Amino acid sequence: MSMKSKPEIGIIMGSDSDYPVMEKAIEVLKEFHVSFEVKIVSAHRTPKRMKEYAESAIEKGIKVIIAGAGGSAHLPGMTAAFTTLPVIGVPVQTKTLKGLDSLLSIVQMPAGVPVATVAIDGAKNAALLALQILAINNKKLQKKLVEYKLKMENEVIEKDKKLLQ
Ligand SMILES: Nc1c(C(=O)O)ncn1[C@@H]1O[C@H](COP(=O)(O)O)[C@@H](O)[C@H]1O
Repeated sequence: MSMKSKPEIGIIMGSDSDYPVMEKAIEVLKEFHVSFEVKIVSAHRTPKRMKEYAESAIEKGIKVIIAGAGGSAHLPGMTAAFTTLPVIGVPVQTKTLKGLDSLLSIVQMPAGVPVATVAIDGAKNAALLALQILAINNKKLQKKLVEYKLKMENEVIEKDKKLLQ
């Protein structure tokens, strides 16, 4: 399984409560047979572990980090502060503020430390974006992404046909 080989994508999340959202990224990476690792890391609760993770990710062979967090979501930004790897932030929906808090925390990074922010609960797109970054130097993956888009297009055309029936 993809998780066993040397990970190319690192998925981190602030809490196990983020897992149902972040699972959508895992599903996509499995579908594409790209190796990844999953860890719970928190800028607030495990700051040393977060720094270690971010600083050692490149040496481990990780090429893109997907970081999901909710509420005061500092994890993606703080991870980006400690690495030059691209970091994709997933704002996780919250009960109190519906994830607007997470979104604004992740998206409003100061100039100099970018985080590519996807939609609230947009873990699926985070995985696809990570794959597109990897595909820059990977023709096989590029081909798979083209096939993915074609499949999506055909599904929409099928839905359109059904609607007209
Ligand atoms: N936003 C962060 C960070 C961080 O950014 O470092 N660490 C945990 N959390 C978030 O707190 C929420 C509630 O966590 P619990 O369910 O564990 O109380 C989660 O969405 C998590 O991502």
